[in-house]
Amino acid sequence: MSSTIPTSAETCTFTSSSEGYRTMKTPSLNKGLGFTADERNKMGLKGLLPPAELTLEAQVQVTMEEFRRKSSPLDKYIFLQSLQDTHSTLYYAVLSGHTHETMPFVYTPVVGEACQKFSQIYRHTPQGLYLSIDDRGELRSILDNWPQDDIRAIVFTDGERILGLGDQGIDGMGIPVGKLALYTACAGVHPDHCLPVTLDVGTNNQDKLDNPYYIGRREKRTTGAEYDAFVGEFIEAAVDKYGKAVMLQFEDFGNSNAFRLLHQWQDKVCCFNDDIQGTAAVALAGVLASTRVTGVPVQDNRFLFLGAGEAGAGIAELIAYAIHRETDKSIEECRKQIFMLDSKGLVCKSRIGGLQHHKIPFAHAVDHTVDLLSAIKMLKPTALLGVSTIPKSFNQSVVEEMTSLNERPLIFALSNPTSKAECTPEEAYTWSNGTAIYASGSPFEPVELDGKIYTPGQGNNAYIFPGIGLAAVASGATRITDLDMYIAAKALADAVPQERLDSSCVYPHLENIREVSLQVAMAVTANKYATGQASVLPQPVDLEKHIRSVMYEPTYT
Ligand SMILES: O=C([O-])CC(=O)C(=O)O
Ligand SMILES: [Mg+2]
Repeated sequence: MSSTIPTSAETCTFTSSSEGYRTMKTPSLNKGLGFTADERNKMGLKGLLPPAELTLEAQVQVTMEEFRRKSSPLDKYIFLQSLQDTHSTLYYAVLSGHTHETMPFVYTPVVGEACQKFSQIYRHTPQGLYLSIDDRGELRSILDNWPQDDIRAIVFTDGERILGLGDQGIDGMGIPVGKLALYTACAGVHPDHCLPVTLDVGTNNQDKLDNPYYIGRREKRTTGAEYDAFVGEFIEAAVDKYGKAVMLQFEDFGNSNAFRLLHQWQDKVCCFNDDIQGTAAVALAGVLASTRVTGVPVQDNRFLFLGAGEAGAGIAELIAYAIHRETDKSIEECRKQIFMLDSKGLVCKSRIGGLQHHKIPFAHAVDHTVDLLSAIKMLKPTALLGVSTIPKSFNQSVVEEMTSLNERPLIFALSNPTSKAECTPEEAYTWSNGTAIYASGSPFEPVELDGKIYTPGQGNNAYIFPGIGLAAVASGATRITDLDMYIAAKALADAVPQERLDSSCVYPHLENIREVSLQVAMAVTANKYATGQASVLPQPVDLEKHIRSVMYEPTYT
């Protein structure tokens, strides 16, 4: 009898009648209990399923009940990831139908914790491509290992600056996976067109290097020309395989690489940096929408940033661009009402010799001070924007000073994840006697103060990048420009309903994000055609109809 025991290799093979089994093991084809009796008969599924049949709606309901039963945030994250790995239609139906409730567990803040522990919770299934710098010269052929050939949107990171949590090395993969899930859930970009990528050039995070379970390359980061050549090889391989309209989103690169790579590639391929440009568009949208509450147009504001990294410089430049569009002033002139404070104090003329390139345009002729409160007293800003990753830096005196200077101060505490926010909404509303117009990068619950409900806006780039991705796919965009970001910001600001503004919130509700993304995508798509940067030709007569027709709906068809 022992001679009939199969070898381990033989146990791996499928029989000719295992088609149904393979269908159920393919996440995008699996319907679980959603397979009808007819399908079960025709597809060889009988016996592989218990007899019950559930509609997709019922599956969403039971999944949400299970999701709510999980008590730890990381368990909720793992639960949703398991669903994506096994039954992706249901996963996207859950995300699209319950965006407000599930998004924090796919994206910020919990994706931050997931990246910190990514090696321990590794999912044993391909979620995207891991490209190592040791694979140089082979990147183009490795792309062929991914099962989908029609890729239109790539989010890629080198893991060096994951949210405000610093270097996570290859464990940063959680970010491209989470961002692309939102491309689909928030804007209907088809999941088969999306590819998450992590470039593994090593890590300088000693805890990772010392962790026996770390799944990445166990070396310090490669830098300099070798690094640039590797990133360049990847971008060129992607364009070669997927065509010139493949959209590449830079995500969570370190400061120095982020600016350099963006400048190097933005005029050559269809790309943008979400942390510089996406964050800029969402922050500008909040400022534009605030005009409907304060009556103060963008050009009549004075802006002070705490933090002068990617987000700070990106937002500041886009605000200057918006003021330039609204007035006759030159960009240089517009920058004069925008100030930044970094780890060495106020960015100003006397520091110009030692400043990084992206800060120099904002080094104005003002006195140097190291302290935020004295900078506020001196500069009298109307808007305070936190992009510093220093929690609690907007303290009581800071918010009170902003309140004494302004009837409705803008307080945007944008650092991610939640633990890095410069202040909470409760603090901002309490210390400003309810006058602050507050936004954060990560989600917070509404606050009740003296019987009134205040709704903090989530000033997160999730309102922008999915719509940009949808526009890129719908038009076959060959470039993404600053003008696109300005147009996207205006579309987002216009999409904020009055009742949100009435509760001091300058962003739309997340439950409506698909419609908001559609508005953003329509505005950007129109610009792609107007500027000759569309490759889906001829231009569709009815843009809205065209865009809706490419939007993925999670259904069993
Ligand atoms: O992921 C987010 O929530 C926003 C973002 O890009 C970042 O903080 O790096
Ligand atoms: Mg980011």
